[in-house]
Amino acid sequence: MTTMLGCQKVHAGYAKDRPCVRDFDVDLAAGEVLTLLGPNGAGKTTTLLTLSGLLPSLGGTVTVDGTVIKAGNARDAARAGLVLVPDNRALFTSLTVEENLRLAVKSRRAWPEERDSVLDYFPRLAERLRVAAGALSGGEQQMLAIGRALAQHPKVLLIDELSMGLAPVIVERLLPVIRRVADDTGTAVVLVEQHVQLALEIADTAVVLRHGNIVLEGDARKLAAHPEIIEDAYLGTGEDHHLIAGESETVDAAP
Ligand SMILES: Nc1ncnc2c1ncn2[C@@H]1O[C@H](COP(=O)(O)OP(=O)(O)OP(=O)(O)O)[C@@H](O)[C@H]1O
Repeated sequence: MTTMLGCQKVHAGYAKDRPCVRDFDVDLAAGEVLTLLGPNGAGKTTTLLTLSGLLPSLGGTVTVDGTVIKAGNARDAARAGLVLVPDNRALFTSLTVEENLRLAVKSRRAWPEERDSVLDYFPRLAERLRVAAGALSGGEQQMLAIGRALAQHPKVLLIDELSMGLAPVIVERLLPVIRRVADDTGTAVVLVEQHVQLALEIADTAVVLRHGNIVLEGDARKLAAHPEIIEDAYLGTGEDHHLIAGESETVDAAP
């Protein structure tokens, strides 16, 4: 099994001596979708920013397809194939859909093919190519943000709050596309999502962060069938569990 994203003992935060995420250990195989869950302030965004080199690392190692990323170096992370779709989508709002996509494609010759491949995932964008990104609906903007990321051929795609500001019905349409991308391309995906049940339906694995610690990890389908375990993990009530992927029983978490 190829480890596409490896995180070993990653510490993340905004002050050297006060990490707000500790010992983040996660391995993702090619084509694996992991949903990173947790209550507000748990450290999900901080983790994604750190993995993508946009925040200085406070410790630990991140690898993409076996290549160690220079800590806190966004350019190195991007070169290795790690692409972040931030929660604000970071589009060029005065540029058209086509221009936004064009900027993400490195080779001029490859452009038509790359554009068509993005439009295959998001046919709606084909009707909006000449519209300014700022004039798109929230759902269309998210399609464009993800499409732009796909045009960079990520080995690892980090998506922060795909559903931010979107109606659940739009989220229900977008999430299966993420699944399809992972299956088609082998891209490993880390998906931060507030719509827990919807995310668990398309993910392979799930991790719950609380106060910066992993308090639950396991098989997404099994966790989808046990919402009470997820609830406990969010609230810190009852025992923390680690639901081990591939096993049927839950076991108490390591301290
Ligand atoms: N720029 C910042 N400077 C200092 N502390 C920050 C900064 N951004 C976030 N934090 C703190 O880091 C911790 C983790 O925040 P983070 O945004 O990563 O959580 P989250 O799980 O993504 O939350 P949410 O679901 O609300 O987006 C919180 O205590 C937060 O207050």
